[in-house]
Amino acid sequence: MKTFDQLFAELSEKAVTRPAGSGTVAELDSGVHGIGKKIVEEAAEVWMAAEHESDERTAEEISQLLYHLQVLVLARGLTLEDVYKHL
Ligand SMILES: N=c1c2ncn([C@@H]3O[C@H](COP(=O)(O)OP(=O)(O)OP(=O)(O)O)[C@@H](O)[C@H]3O)c2ncn1[C@@H]1O[C@H](COP(=O)(O)O)[C@@H](O)[C@H]1O
Repeated sequence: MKTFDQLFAELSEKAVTRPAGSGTVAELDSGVHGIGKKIVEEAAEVWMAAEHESDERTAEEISQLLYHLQVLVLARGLTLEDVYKHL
C-alpha cells in the first residue's frame, strides 16, 4: 500500500530515470493527448463502478484515476504544490 504522495514521488523518479518496462514512462511518452484519453476513460469507469459495482471495485477505479492524474501532472511539468494551492 502507498499514499498519494508516495506514488507521486515514485512516478517522479521514474519520469527521470525512465526504467525499461515502466508503464508510466510509456504513458508519459504518449503525451498529454494520450494521458487525457486515459483520464476520461478512468473517470467513466469510476462513475460506473460507483453506480453499479462494489466499494472495493469503486476504490480500485478511483486509485487508477488518481494515478493517471498524477501522470498528467508530471507530463505538464507541474508539482503537487501547484495543485494543492487551489484546494
Ligand atoms: N498505480 C498504478 C496504476 N493505476 C493504473 N495503472 C495503469 O493504468 C492502466 C489502467 O487502464 P485500464 O483501465 O485499461 O486497465 P484494465 O486492466 O482494463 O483495468 P480495469 O480498469 O478494467 O480495472 C493499466 O495499464 C495500469 O497498469 C497503473 N500503473 C501503475 N501504477 C503504479 O505506478 C507505479 C509505477 O508503475 P510503472 O511505471 O509501471 O513501473 C507502481 O507503483 C504501480 O503500482
